[in-house]
Amino acid sequence: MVANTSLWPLRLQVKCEVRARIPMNNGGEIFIHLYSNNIDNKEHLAIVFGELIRSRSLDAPREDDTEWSRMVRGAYSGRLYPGRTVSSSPLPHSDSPATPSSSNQLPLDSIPLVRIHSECYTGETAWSARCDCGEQLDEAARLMALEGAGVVVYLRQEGRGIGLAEKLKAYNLQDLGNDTVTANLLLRHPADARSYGLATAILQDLGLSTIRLLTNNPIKVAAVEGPNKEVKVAERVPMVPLAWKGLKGGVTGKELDEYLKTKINRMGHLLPEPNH
Ligand SMILES: Nc1nc2c(ncn2[C@@H]2O[C@H](COP(=O)(O)OP(=O)(O)OP(=O)(O)O)[C@@H](O)[C@H]2O)c(=O)[nH]1
Repeated sequence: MVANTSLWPLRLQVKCEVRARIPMNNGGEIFIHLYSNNIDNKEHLAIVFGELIRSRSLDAPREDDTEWSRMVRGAYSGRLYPGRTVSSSPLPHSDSPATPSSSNQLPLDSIPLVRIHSECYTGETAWSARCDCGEQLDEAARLMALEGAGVVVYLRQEGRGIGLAEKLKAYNLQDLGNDTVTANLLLRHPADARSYGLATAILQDLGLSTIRLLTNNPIKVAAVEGPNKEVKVAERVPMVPLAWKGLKGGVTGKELDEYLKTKINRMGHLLPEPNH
């Protein structure tokens, strides 16, 4: 079974292929969901905090399902432990902590935090100080861990959708004196080539019809809601760079300040500039 959303003119289908529990250093846990879809061949992800947000397409019975295949793809309730044989209603086991069953849901009055994050190899893996992507991913995760619930939808839209190779060319054009928008345009790309229909479909698959969205980007808010308000953004939560809040541990530098100022001045981002 797949989650269908009719985001005209596209008919998006997403299916959660596999899910796994990932313990973290701080004692918390996240669940990585890997999605397939009928729009591109990329592996988009949902990083889910807490056990109460579940994928409908993952849990739905599939042709040729067995107890074993359900456990291997992550469609089980409770915890896996050596020797477990059934995917649902785990029998009490001395080594397995008591956990909620798959029938549990988020309380109605809790609106989960969501971050729609676009892939950024340079910021997340190579610790680039040209952007705040790595910091934003960390900060979103920190806030969701504090609340015990939330989702980072991790879209494989590197370089605002132009891909890593083109983004690296854009960086060279930036060093030649162009801002991040002009650099894209000089390469004959749009300033922002991303779309968010898959994010909307993933949120629907996770049963999230109302969210609080971590972003400064007004286009992202409107786009993720979908043409028929398939998802409602009840609140936009700003992502202010740590350095702009006078806090330590964030990205700093001339390149970052120019990148953020261009987002404010040319892309309409809702981010108050620092007073310094
Ligand atoms: N083309 C291009 N892409 C960049 C540049 N710097 C970062 N990116 C990409 O921009 C994307 C980051 O976007 P997001 O973190 O979703 O940020 P946003 O849409 O600008 O808005 P926020 O939600 O407020 O963070 C990632 O795909 C990065 O790879 C750049 O200079 N040029």
